[in-house]
Amino acid sequence: MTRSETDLIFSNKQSKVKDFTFDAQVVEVFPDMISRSVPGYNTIIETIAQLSQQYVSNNSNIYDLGCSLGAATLAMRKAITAQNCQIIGVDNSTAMVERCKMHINAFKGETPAEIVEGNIVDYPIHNASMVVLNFTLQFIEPNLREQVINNIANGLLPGGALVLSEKLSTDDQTCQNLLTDLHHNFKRANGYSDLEIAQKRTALEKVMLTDTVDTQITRLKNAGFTHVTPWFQCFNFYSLVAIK
Ligand SMILES: Nc1ncnc2c1ncn2[C@@H]1O[C@H](C[S@+](CC[C@H]([NH3+])C(=O)[O-])CC(=O)[O-])[C@@H](O)[C@H]1O
Ligand SMILES: O=C(O)C(=O)Cc1ccccc1
Repeated sequence: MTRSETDLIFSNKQSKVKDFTFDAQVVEVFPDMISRSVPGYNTIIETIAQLSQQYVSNNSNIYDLGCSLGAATLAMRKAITAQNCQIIGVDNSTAMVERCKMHINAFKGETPAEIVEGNIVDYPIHNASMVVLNFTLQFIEPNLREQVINNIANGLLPGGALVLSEKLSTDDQTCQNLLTDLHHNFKRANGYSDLEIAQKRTALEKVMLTDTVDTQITRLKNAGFTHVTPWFQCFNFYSLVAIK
């Protein structure tokens, strides 16, 4: 991803912290924000590329749902060796889509990539060999998550793969506090102040409702995925792969 501004969005004390949205202000700092906030983000992007090499089949579609600035799309486009494929990146933030298109057009690649402004809750998925939900499902209203996963399972070809990365929670309050503390230490080590950490937490409270690992695995199995396994965990950040 190209250079970006430093994330200072939550650095000044706000009298009332507004709910987090993916607006133009977030777009400006997004690469810096995500790499300083999500442990293992680069490893996850690299592994998505590796999985695309393995799972993408000739004459199929690849979907990057909640593509933001297209980091996963770009990484997959470089890695895919299958022929006659198309990547479709979908995001419902106008500001993200606009900037994402600029990023995608700045790099040439064999596999065509189309970036679309759309809602992943009702986006049609067809003839897919790979689908990526990299930290997107967590922003979908919980009662719509099953529909999103079922829609993906139905649109995937047999043997196709879904990569689902999420911040997750655990019902064990002691473990939950331990993982949250470790994540906050990670953010502090990356230069965020206690005020920034606290205000962002408040901004995310109503818009990012985390599931447990068990909920995710059960939802994937119920949707018809045959093989499901977490392949990455750092603190409360996970990535799972599910094969149809
Ligand atoms: N209903 C929706 N429909 C479409 N997009 C949505 C919806 N709700 C939220 N989004 C979009 O999902 C993205 C989540 S960020 C993904 C990072 C990326 N995957 C990456 O690999 O860099 C994760 C994060 O910032 O933690 C944002 O761009 C939202 O606009
Ligand atoms: O920053 C956090 O605390 C997070 O949980 C991750 C995140 C990263 C980027 C946008 C929204 C949430």
